[in-house]
Amino acid sequence: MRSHEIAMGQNLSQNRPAVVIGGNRIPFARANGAYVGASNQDMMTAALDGLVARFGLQGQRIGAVASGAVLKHSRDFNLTREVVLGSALSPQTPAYDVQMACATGLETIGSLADKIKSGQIESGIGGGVDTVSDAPIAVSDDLRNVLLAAGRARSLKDRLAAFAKLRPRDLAPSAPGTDEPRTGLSMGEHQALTTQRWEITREAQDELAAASHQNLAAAYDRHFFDDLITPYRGLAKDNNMRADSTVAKLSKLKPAFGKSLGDQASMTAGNSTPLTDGASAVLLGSEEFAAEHDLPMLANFVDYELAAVDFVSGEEGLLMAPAYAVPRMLARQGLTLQDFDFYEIHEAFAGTVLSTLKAWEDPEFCKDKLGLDAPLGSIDRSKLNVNGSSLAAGHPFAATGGRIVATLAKMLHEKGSGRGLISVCAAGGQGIVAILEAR
Ligand SMILES: CC(=O)SCCNC(=O)CCNC(=O)[C@H](O)C(C)(C)COP(=O)(O)OP(=O)(O)OC[C@H]1O[C@@H](n2cnc3c(N)ncnc32)[C@H](O)[C@@H]1OP(=O)(O)O
Repeated sequence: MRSHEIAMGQNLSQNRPAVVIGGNRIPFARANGAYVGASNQDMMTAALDGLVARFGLQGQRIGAVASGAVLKHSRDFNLTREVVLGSALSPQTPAYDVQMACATGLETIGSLADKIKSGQIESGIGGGVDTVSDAPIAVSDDLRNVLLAAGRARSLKDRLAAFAKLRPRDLAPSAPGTDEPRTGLSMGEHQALTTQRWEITREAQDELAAASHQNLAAAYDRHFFDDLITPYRGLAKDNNMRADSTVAKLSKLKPAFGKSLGDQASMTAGNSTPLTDGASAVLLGSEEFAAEHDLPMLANFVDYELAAVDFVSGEEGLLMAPAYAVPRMLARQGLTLQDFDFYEIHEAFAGTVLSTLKAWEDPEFCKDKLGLDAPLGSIDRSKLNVNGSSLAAGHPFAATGGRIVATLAKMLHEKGSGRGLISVCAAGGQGIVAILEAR
């Protein structure tokens, strides 16, 4: 009998490996394009079912499935459970949502890895989804109060009295944006300040963006994504990708953020992630689960760490939390920043990646902010986002963590040795980082 359940008497405090078996995503699509009409549920189910089909898990009960969406309709109170019920997995598979903005996908995978390491579950699927094209539009507080009062009314007279309180301006809808609620600044505007603080040039940002497109296109050309992506709604590739992207072309774009900085404004539509729709899913398991199901073991999910910064007071940049999380994780693992064969640093904006790298090289920042005797130092840039990242692929907020883990696990498996570092910044001044090791 195949059992995904914990064996009787198994030691729950064990620290066995959590193995990345493989991942699947749908191609990422620029918002308000190819995936208009698809909901979070539709897209996440497509990513999950693609994964289930790839690894022959139809009808199987998985230990837990976790995902989430940053932009979520109120009807999707447990989106992931609805996705599981609509998928080919056994309906006896427990499922839950996580909400940590752009850190969501990696947090689901990290928390499932912990459950596997402790012996609580044998298998787990993590990931995430987002669609800007199907963003929830909320009604105003006043309209909501009227609707709630009308719903409670016991007579037609009371209902009409509730509606009589409505004023035309109450009918204005409220659409979600990328503004931080506590500062009113968009993530792009926040990053523009950080980009200026770290004196990141326009050229350096455009170089990173061009490399992201070229690396992603090269990865498609060598069929790297053939077993990582399931075509969806007529798309076979991320449609934000521009294989012909060059610094010269990018240098012509007008600033999109930091306009108050005048000549200093350097962030454009080309070196910022586009608003994107998409979904991803990653299968994790114990070694026993993988062996029992004859599944590949690509990489161990070694460790992960969270950090948060005080961006509200202006003490730190909104998207700088990974700069703090990485040294804590390195210290725990007895590693240095240079002990990695690959670096997967989420390209929220080119300026985010470059500010983070510069902070790690800066003696003052490393001493004063990170409490280190010496700077973390530089990384070998030829190991950074070698198969493209969010600037080219796009960034459907909660889906990015799954894209990165699946990509890095495959890269490590192809290499056959070594380890990779993941760094993902998130709204709310949070960040999540992780280490994967080849098997
Ligand atoms: C934790 C985190 O991850 S934080 C990040 C969260 N994400 C965000 O905040 C999203 C940020 N991005 C955005 O808000 C939007 O994409 C913006 C504001 C930057 C740009 O929006 P838009 O102006 O609608 O972008 P659009 O796609 O039209 O591009 C503008 C122009 O740049 C051009 N362009 C964009 N990318 C490229 C490129 N790589 N190469 C050449 N040209 C490009 C477009 O073709 C377009 O040109 P056109 O005006 O001649 O048609």
